[in-house]
Amino acid sequence: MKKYTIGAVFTPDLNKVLLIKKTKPEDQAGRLNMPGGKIEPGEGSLSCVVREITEEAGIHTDPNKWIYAGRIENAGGGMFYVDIWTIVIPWNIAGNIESMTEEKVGWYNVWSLPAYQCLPNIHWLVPFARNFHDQGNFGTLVFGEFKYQNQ
Ligand SMILES: Nc1nc2c([nH]c(=O)n2[C@@H]2O[C@H](COP(=O)(O)OP(=O)(O)OP(=O)(O)O)[C@@H](O)[C@H]2O)c(=O)[nH]1
Repeated sequence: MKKYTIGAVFTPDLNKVLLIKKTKPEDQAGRLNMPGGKIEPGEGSLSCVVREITEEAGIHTDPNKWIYAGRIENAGGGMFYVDIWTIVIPWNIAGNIESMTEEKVGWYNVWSLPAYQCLPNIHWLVPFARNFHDQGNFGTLVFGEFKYQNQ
């Protein structure tokens, strides 16, 4: 079973989300995804997302501020899952993002995500994750469990 995390990182106004231009795996190359990566043996899911954001965007996030939003998994079971985490970071930290690998990170307007450049499920993962922080408008927290059908 392969285990991954992705992190939906927002600015305090909830208007911008941190995305990364992937160079790998092949089916993601050239497209925008959230930062994240593989959970290492013995590592917790939260520790993984905190580490990946540091490794990919050069910023330290407070582990206590992350919210677990849900999981994407293969419907057949056993192949992989992706834990979805989300956080709002202060402006002074948001201003310090830096691409740490060949995969460039940047802030993207949540209201005009570039349609063809994003991985398809980014288009619903971003508003889904954003909703966790937008309690003024939507009130309730929702938790997700999403399954891919086997081909
Ligand atoms: N948005 C989205 N991201 C996904 C899906 N499946 C999946 O593996 N990912 C993410 O895609 C990324 C795969 O990138 P990667 O191949 O560079 O990850 P890795 O673990 O090998 O790299 P690492 O060296 O950073 O740990 C991971 O961040 C993983 O969380 C999905 O269905 N939707």
